[in-house]
Amino acid sequence: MDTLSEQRCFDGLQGRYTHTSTATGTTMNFGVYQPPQAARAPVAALYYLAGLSCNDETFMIKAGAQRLAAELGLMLVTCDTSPRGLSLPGDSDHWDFGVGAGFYLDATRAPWSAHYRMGRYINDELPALIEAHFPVRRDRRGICGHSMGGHGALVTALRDPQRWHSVSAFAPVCNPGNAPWGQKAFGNYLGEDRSAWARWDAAELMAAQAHPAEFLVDQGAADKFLERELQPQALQAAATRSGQKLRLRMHAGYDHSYWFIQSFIADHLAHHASTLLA
Ligand SMILES: N[C@@H](CCC(=O)N[C@@H](CSC=O)C(=O)NCC(=O)O)C(=O)O
Repeated sequence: MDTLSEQRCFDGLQGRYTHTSTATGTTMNFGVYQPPQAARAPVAALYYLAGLSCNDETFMIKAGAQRLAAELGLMLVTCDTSPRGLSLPGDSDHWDFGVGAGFYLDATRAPWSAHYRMGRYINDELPALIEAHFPVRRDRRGICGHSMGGHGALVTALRDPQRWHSVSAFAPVCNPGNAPWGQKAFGNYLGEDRSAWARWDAAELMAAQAHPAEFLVDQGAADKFLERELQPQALQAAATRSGQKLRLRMHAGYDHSYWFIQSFIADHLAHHASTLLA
């Protein structure tokens, strides 16, 4: 692991780092905000997954989360949205597929299957790396994300509920098997077998099995992607079916941007703190 940058922030430390990932076979950058409390004892970590066309820096720069993370004593961890630098055929032709659009799953279809293994990267490799190099508790992990990354957070927690103790999402893609972004990604990364899609689809996973924690999901009612791509009603229906505790909040006038995330990030950090710091 190498350090790209480190800066003082709210008496803690904002860092950007790089390492070679065994999951993706590429260099991956990630961000860590260490709150001041981490200088004294291990703290709980909240992982954040960004959306399409973003990278490991987007949330750290735009969400305004560090001040409250410093108050609460939460470490923040961000990662990239896909492997980079591969030049696979078609990986940079569209902003919603390939580079910047890994969908946090493990691809099974060539050529993606050799590198687009973001599922195991997020669930296994990145936490192991963080826990080996930073003062962080191994028994308290939260996960949050936005849009494609909101979906990634829901799916990661639903697939491995013992590992992820608190969960939230901003404007997540809820049922990618029934939405254009998801169909494009799943068709290319996983092939045409819909039963394989269901193992990476938040609504399908939630309908089958509830996670023990209550999920917080915020959605802007003026989000241009709401009806076509995000479909929160599918998540609500899945929660009703399995008994998943779900606090789904619609916010009049808010769009899909980081202005929306910035407006509600405090609620999300408090939501995670209520479980991770209990
Ligand atoms: N380039 C696209 C817009 C891309 C976009 O809106 N990305 C979202 C995530 S979308 C779902 O995963 C995002 O978070 N962007 C970063 C930001 O700062 O807003 C287009 O042309 O529409």
